[in-house]
Amino acid sequence: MFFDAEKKYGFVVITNGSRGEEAFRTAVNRALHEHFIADPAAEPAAAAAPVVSDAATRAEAGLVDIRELVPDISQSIAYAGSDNFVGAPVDGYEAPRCWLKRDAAEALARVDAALRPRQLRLHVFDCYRPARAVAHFMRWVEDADDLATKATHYPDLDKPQLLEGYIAPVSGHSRGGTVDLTLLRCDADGNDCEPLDMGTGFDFFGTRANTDSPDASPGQRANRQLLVEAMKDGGFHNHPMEWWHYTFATSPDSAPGPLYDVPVR
Ligand SMILES: C[C@@H](N)C(=O)N[C@H](C)C(=O)O
Ligand SMILES: [Zn+2]
Repeated sequence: MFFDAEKKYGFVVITNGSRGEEAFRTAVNRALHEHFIADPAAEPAAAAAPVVSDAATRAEAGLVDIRELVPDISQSIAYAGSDNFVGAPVDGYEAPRCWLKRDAAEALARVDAALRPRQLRLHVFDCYRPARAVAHFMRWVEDADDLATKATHYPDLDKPQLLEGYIAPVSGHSRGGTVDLTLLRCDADGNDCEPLDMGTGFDFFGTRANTDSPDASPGQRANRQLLVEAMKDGGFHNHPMEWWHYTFATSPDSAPGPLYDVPVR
């Protein structure tokens, strides 16, 4: 459901909750959101209706577990547990794993390898996100009574505002080429790693999370830029509203692939 209070219109898409109808609902919400609410200039390539693949397994979707490439990558997959903005395990996350399309996974492995000699490492929060997880996010946004995580995750915004760039009704994560992550600094042996201070926690939705936020301290901005540069060298570009969100792109005009709805297990 979306409602634009200023322009005084809204719309609701009701489904029976089945996978097919939820995917349709996600696509309709995306199209309506982009047409009526989002700034079309912000995401010009997103006008076409997204396609949900009928792949039923990780292999069919061409997704690989990052731990096949980097067995000791640091990760805490937030949506597989309850410590996230929904406050509960999210649909489609049956195990805390990071799956990505092979090209993105290989690029991420190269970024992590390039950081290690500098006593830095990546720490991953989310990778491929099943379409049903995004549908869960949308139901959570629409539930105006559930404010359990507001103080921690969106103290300065109302839930509908989260759809204005902080939570996507159709997410690049569902295409398998997007990752949420931060940086760790480790000792000379690669142990005792600590997260760098980025100024907010993961999934803090508000302007302080914007990568170039003037409210971040010089040290926090420098840490964010360290991540931007490391990821850029690997072919990933940052979403300017969230310092942790990166999408892999081989070329700026490459066609986006389909969405996937294979559960992470
Ligand atoms: C929800 C947050 N972690 C995120 O990934 N936001 C972007 C905009 C998305 O949902 O794709
Ligand atoms: Zn993200």
